[in-house]
Amino acid sequence: MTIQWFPGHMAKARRQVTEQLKLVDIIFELVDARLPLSSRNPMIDEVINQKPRLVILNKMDMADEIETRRWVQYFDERGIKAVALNSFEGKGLTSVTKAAQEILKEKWDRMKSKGMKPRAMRAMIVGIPNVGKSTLINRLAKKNLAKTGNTPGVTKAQQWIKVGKEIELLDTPGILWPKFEDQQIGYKLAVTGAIKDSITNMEDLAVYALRFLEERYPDRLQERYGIEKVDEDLVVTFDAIGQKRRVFGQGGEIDYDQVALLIIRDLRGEHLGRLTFDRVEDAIAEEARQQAIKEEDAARRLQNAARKKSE
Ligand SMILES: Nc1nc2c(ncn2[C@@H]2O[C@H](COP(=O)(O)OP(=O)(O)OP(=O)(O)O)[C@@H](O)[C@H]2O)c(=O)[nH]1
Repeated sequence: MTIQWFPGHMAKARRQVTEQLKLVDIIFELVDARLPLSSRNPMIDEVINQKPRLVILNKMDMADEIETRRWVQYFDERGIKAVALNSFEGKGLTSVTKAAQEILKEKWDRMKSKGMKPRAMRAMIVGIPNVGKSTLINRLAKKNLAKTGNTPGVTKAQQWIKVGKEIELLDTPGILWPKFEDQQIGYKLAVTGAIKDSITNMEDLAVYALRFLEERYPDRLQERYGIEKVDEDLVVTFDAIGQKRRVFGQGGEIDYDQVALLIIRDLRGEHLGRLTFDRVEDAIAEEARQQAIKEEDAARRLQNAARKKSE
């Protein structure tokens, strides 16, 4: 399912997630391990509003392993626990339960010390479309869908899935919108299939993919397409790839639309290997930029206040 996000849809999605949040102790924030920042909802911190959370980097089988380890560390250093997962094959599921227990340990210990009976932790999955929410729910569910009927507070009957003895998971995930802020993020989301192909120009996307590969994984370009670099004249590059992969139209000439499609399919189908599009370095640089803006702003306000006082 791909949703066209208009302001009304965003507001509704946010309202729904906010309602569901009241029912749970912890959020499982699902992101794509290939784009751990670009696949996060831009307002996630405000939406979950201090609720304990575990970031799950899903589709780790498609992401660069070294980069995934660095991303887990990145979140960790910011006080956010993160684990990597392959929901498709069910790899890493126990790390989810373990991490959730660790996150809620203090709260549970406090409850125990007050003589309260231990109960299962209640969790829900939140994420942008196509990040693997249903796949993970199905994996965790196995045969454990618990028909518990109505839960006070919501009109729709919520079902809880038992995950071991410790966790009950809401069977419906919270769907939030992706970031649309800049073109680069748009390309990253499109190239991994998180936004509709019909709203993207495939040739542009293929060129983005080639330039990305040239910068970050040049060996893959060489291996798959026999090219060292992307030529300034893109026709030269498309011709070379078309020749190498034998993408000919009816008249025997290279079919550029098909070359573009081939590149995107290769990338999504992992014929270009495991790739990570978001870089930890870029996230750190962005944080520094935001911090500098804040500081400049604060300094300006201080100057203004001082000027007003002296007037
Ligand atoms: N390779 C790989 N594919 C995955 C993984 N998890 C999910 N997928 C695939 O990603 C696609 C989207 O998965 P869904 O579970 O439908 O995603 P969703 O977040 O529920 O999507 P929406 O219903 O659009 O919100 C499917 O083709 C899944 O098979 C994973 O860990 N690895």
